[in-house]
Amino acid sequence: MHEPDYDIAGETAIVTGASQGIGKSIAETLAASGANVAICSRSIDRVGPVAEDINEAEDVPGEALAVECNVREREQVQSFVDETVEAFGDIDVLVNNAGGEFVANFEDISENGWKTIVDLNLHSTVHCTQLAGEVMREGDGGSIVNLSSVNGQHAAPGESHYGASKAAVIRLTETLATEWAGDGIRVNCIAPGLIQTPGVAETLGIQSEDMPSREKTERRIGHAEEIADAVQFLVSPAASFITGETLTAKGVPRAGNSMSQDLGLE
Ligand SMILES: CCCCCCCCCCC/C=C/C(=O)SCCNC(=O)CCNC(=O)[C@H](O)C(C)(C)COP(=O)(O)OP(=O)(O)OC[C@H]1O[C@@H](n2cnc3c(N)ncnc32)[C@H](O)[C@@H]1OP(=O)(O)O
Ligand SMILES: NC(=O)C1=CN([C@@H]2O[C@H](COP(=O)(O)OP(=O)(O)OC[C@H]3O[C@@H](n4cnc5c(N)ncnc54)[C@H](OP(=O)(O)O)[C@@H]3O)[C@@H](O)[C@H]2O)C=CC1
Repeated sequence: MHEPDYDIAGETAIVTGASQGIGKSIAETLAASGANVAICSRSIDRVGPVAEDINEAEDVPGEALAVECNVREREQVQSFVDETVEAFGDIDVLVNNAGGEFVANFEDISENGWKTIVDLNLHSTVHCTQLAGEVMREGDGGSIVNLSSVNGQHAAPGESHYGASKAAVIRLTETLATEWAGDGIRVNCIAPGLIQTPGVAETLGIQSEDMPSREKTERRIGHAEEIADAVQFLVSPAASFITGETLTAKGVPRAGNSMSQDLGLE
């Protein structure tokens, strides 16, 4: 009888932007599956405790290494990659999670504002993928997962810069899947809908103290763990024939209405 293989024990995974939110949950999930995780954020004071918690948890087999790294800075990404290889010997998985936005109409976005968001979401993914990808290509290959967004798939007001950067991440994913298939590297993407995270609370002002349970599949805000579970699947042997794809994780939309109305945001 065939059983799906979700095992990534002993592999090394880089997760960017893991001091909170979706990235933190991805790091915890992969470590719980036995992967060694190298995690970063712009502040070691913020990402360090996430690694400490993973390393101190008796039921988590994976080890964690925390590194201060601004993924917008290519030299810092190179140091992060080097430290990861030094600590764990190789890189098998890369999750390009760090990202963000502010909501503003196109005419109100300055040149620097536009560049800031494209840098954060697209160019950081390029830096990490080229530099970690070099190690993966010289090694045994591996798996890359990029965090896009439903805003990279569909238009929404106030999201021109963010939507353009996340749409580019999807096309980059598709292209790299074709270029690096021969190196044994799968490249996939996840497009989350609205997920409750500290970043969303800050950016969109949404606080959900009473989060609906995961059993509820009708319209609701998602949990960070639901994105982490999708990442775990995509990087596992169970997804060995899946590359160049974007997995949308947004629950069940209500037809013919805007997402914001569905979510009670307007
Ligand atoms: C129809 C509606 C649909 C709703 C439902 C949608 C469904 C799901 C979609 C969910 C979307 C969520 C996406 C997320 O990614 S949320 C979680 C991510 N976390 C964050 O976004 C963190 C919060 N943001 C920030 O920390 C910062 O804003 C950011 C990192 C993005 C930039 O910080 P940084 O310090 O690097 O930059 P500066 O503050 O120095 O600013 C740089 C330039 O940008 C201009 N700027 C900044 N904010 C604004 C603004 N609100 N409006 C206009 N311009 C802004 C700033 O002025 C600087 O430019 P100038 O130098 O020219 O002044
Ligand atoms: N939450 C949502 O509804 C959705 C999120 N997404 C995407 O998912 C990803 C994670 O989002 P979410 O968890 O909500 O975000 P949060 O804002 O909650 O967390 C962002 C994380 O990224 C880190 N980070 C931000 N900028 C940098 C940087 N330049 N270098 C390194 N680390 C950085 C932050 O750490 P620190 O501040 O310590 O540097 C933090 O750990 C993003 O790419 C986002 O666009 C997509 C669709 C929906």
